[in-house]
Amino acid sequence: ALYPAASNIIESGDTFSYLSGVNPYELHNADPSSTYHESFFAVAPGVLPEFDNGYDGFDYRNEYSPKLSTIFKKYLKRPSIIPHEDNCHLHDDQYGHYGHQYDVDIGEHEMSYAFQKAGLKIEEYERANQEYLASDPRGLNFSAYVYVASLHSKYNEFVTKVLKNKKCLSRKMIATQLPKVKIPPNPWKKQKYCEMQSPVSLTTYCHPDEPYRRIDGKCNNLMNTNLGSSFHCYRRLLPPDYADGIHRIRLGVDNRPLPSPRLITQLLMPDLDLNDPSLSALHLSWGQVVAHDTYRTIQNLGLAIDCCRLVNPATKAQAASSYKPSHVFLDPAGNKVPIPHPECLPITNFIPNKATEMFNQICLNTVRSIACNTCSLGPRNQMNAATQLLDLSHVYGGNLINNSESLRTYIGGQLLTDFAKNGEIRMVPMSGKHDTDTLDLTPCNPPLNKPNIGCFRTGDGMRGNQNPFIASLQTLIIKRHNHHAAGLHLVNSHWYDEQLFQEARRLTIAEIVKIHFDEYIPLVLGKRLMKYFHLNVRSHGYTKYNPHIDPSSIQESGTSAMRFGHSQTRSLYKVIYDNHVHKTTIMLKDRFFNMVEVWKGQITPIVRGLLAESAKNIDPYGVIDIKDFLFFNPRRPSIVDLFSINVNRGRDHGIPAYVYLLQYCTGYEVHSWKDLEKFMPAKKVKSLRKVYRHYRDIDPFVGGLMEYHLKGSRVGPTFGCLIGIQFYHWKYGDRFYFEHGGEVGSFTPAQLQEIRKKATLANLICKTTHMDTIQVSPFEEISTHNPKIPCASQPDFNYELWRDGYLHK
Ligand code: HEM
Repeated sequence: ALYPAASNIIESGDTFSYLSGVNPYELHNADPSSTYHESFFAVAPGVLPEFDNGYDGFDYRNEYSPKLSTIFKKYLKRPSIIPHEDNCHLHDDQYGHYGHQYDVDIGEHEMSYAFQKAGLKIEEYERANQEYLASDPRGLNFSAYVYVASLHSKYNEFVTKVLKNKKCLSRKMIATQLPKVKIPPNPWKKQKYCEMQSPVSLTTYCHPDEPYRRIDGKCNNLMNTNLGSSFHCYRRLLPPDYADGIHRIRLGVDNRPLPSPRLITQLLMPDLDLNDPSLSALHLSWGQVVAHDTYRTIQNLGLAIDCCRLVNPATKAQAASSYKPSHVFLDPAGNKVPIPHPECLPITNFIPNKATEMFNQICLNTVRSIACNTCSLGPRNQMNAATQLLDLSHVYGGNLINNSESLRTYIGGQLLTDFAKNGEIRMVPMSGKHDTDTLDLTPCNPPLNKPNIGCFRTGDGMRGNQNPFIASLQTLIIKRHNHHAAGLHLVNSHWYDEQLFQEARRLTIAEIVKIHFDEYIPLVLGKRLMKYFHLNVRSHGYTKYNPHIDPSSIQESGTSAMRFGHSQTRSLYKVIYDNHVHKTTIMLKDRFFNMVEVWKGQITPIVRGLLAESAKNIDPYGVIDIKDFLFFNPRRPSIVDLFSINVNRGRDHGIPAYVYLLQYCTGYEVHSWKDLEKFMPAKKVKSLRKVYRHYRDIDPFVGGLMEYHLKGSRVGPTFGCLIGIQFYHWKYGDRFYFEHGGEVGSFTPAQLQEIRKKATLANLICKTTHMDTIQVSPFEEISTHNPKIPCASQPDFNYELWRDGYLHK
């Protein structure tokens, strides 16, 4: 085949197909010592696979390229067999009694019948919500806006279900055809909520000359003004795999429930703390800066549902006396487990260990994510509360409704800060209604003996307090914003607060995004994938924005590949005080929503500790702090397991099994367990076989972490591809990405060169902490190639380049 030379398209953000040009047999002779000799992307040196439109800009709800359909036909053609709910079980490529292969034909009466029936169902569903709230009022503080939106989407799910039964629609029909069916006006079709699905904003006018990003991410793409904005649906690469084609979690190939997520992680992903000595722990914590900026999935009633209270011995007697709901969950062994809310997805059927025995738990709580209202029929999608762009929305407030104002001083463009007792700058403690995070009702977790040490007001609500490391990094970013605002004010004394705020925000976002692309992600993907996806920061010149690229966060990446950081997470962290001699060690499990060090202003000691220690390997292992003690709160002790939640979340969001993502990424179709040995060690395949009944059942988070790493990379082909695609879209689909030229918000050539030269992690840390020295590449271990340098040598930004007259060319 003739491939276009890389130089023709480099940095232009053109669309390309991800499916072609792969020779999987190159992998067969790979070095089995965990790294491939030959990257599967090695089509030919310096060239890229053929272009086509099979992948980019494609909307999974409306359009399927023939290439993609070869992947999903395997899972979508399976009949849905939900006992007592389906009137008809279609097989293979049947398309239903009435429907035409390409079109579903629904009469007016049938449609109005479906809406009427769904109306009754939604009343029942809403009653279930209210009953739950009456028995456990914690969820009453949940965001009314998101709650109502989720009811709207539930209504459309009910309509879909009625039509499915009435017309015997196959899963493929539901996924590919039903979303295109025009639905009549109905009480649930409110414009306000239809906005979530619509690519074009129905309410916001976008001014093309506005040089700054909006806080909510709207107006980034001037043709499709909602692309990338917060409180919108995620984007999918492949249609979802739900058991009923609508929202129920997928079943195994044999139509039986999949193995318990915790059994999988217990047997296949043991608690091994193997370090990657070449990476610092700062690299792992920085992963949360990326993740929290771009994904924020909300769970029903803000997680304030205890799905296990009718099952776990400790809560059972108490809960059962006050509340007897009729919902059940079919656990992996086929037992009916009583659940208190229809959106529960508890984890049961695992091997008891010390931790679960200690708290007498046979069930672990997991609540399903909020559905995104789609104002159309078809399968469920989920909502992203964060702006989907790399724009520091978790710092500036785009992840919460109307939160950003409460984070600013409105003087000199500054963000609000506070002082700790030791005089250090910290974030502002939470207080009052502005600080209430109505999307995540997880409580703050002060030390038992110091109940006054609270949590902080952040652009990400409670999540900014999830652990002291992410809270510290957010603090550094806030401090940096304030430096920039002050520096800009010096050269532009006539600028008012708003201009100073927006210019400082623009510069801070550019600086952090430069660090993401130049320092953080290359250490995950490696040189070849960085080049393949055109992710390298250029040494000079501009890159080009492509309005045909959708910058949205991608389901398949957010639920599996981008969670690689969970395997990097350590158990023990050092806090190293200013004399470098005095150190303490803290356990992650004791610091969830516990801000004691941050409260005391010990941000420099925390960062110093992150720099001095290594991250854990990216591998299929995890530490008990997140596998047994996630969000451990001594006031309400219970076991939460992040690895099994990751598995469950993939199923909750309808993510197809691992082999389909592998096929999407490499073009390689797995036909047997043996085939998997091309991508992962035979020992791993053997262990997978012990837990999964079929290779087409393997969950993406599990399969992806088991893959051999690609040469020069810290991830395998599937995660490498999903991460690469995601960053590619965040870069070329973002009109305000800092290197893009010719846009109203572009930096001048001189400003851009200044950012390229001075926006480094070392500089950021030196300017925002009290460190004396730092290694040149702070994400990597100290070595002769990565020596320590004095912070005093780090240059300041030359704000003169921002003096009025230089602005926006
Ligand atoms: C202290 C370390 C960390 C903890 C305690 C933690 C905890 C969590 C939790 C509780 C969730 C929500 C899980 C769910 O309900 O589905 C989550 C989601 C996620 N995490 Fe982590 N995480 C950590 C580090 C990281 C790192 C380093 C990365 C990336 C490199 C990462 C990437 C993600 C992503 C992409 C999501 C999905 C977010 C969403 O959909 O809202 N995490 N994490």
